Amino acid sequence: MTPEEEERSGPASEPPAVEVDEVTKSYGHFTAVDRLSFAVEHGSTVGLFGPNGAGKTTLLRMIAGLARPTRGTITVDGVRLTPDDYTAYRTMGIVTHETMLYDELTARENLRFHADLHGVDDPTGRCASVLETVGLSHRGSDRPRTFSHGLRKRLSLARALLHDPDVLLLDEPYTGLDQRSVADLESVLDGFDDRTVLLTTHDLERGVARCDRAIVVDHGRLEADLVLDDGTSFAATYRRILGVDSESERAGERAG
Ligand SMILES: Nc1ncnc2c1ncn2[C@@H]1O[C@H](COP(=O)(O)OP(=O)(O)OP(=O)(O)O)[C@@H](O)[C@H]1O
Repeated sequence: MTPEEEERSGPASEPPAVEVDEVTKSYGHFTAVDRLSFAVEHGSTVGLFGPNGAGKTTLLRMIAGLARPTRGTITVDGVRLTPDDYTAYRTMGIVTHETMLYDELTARENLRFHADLHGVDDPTGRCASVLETVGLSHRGSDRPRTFSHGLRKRLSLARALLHDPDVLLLDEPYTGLDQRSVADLESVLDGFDDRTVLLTTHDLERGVARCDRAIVVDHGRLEADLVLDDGTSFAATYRRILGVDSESERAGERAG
């Protein structure tokens, strides 16, 4: 664009926090994610909803750089993800089924390892701070193999928060958490309200309460992209889109 054209078009608009453009992921002949496109604005909380096997985890893993799209592009704050350029990955944190924890290191050592990997300032102080955030200060010297599923998840969240990411990717954040852990997670997310959150969940009620927007995926394809302002209507819409005729969507299963 020439300077004159730039002047006419006004100030450049801010790129979305995350932009997924025609992204496909194939495993052999099977297509797990099929030409998905959407953009996530900065500061929004977007829920990815869909039945088991819809492609939600695959999509989050691609956004986090843990898997590569077969086709299409993913851009984070205007920076295209490529395997050789890690700039964009530094601005993201992910909590997924794989906790990315080393069982032979203590909780604190795990965090320290990741802090060093990310070049976090004041790593000792930052590790203590995120342990406190997730309520694990008293378990810092224990090894994660001695932790319950929920405690491992808390530590995984601490790891994801270490480098103060702009974008938090959460795969089934509520699964396996007791009520207190859910409340703690909610308060961490409440404190995160100027950041961007992209989460998957089968818990429609919690998802709707937390998210501004719902992206519904089935068979790897985008089925709906909805603003969430009324939980009841979303549940009904979700059932209609997926042809689910019972409460089974709470378990994320297709009826029949
Ligand atoms: N490494 C892989 N090799 C082959 N197929 C895979 C692989 N990873 C995922 N898939 C398939 O891709 C599809 C999408 O899986 P994915 O885990 O993304 O679904 P999901 O929407 O997260 O499901 P859930 O709600 O059960 O977590 C599934 O059919 C799954 O079996």
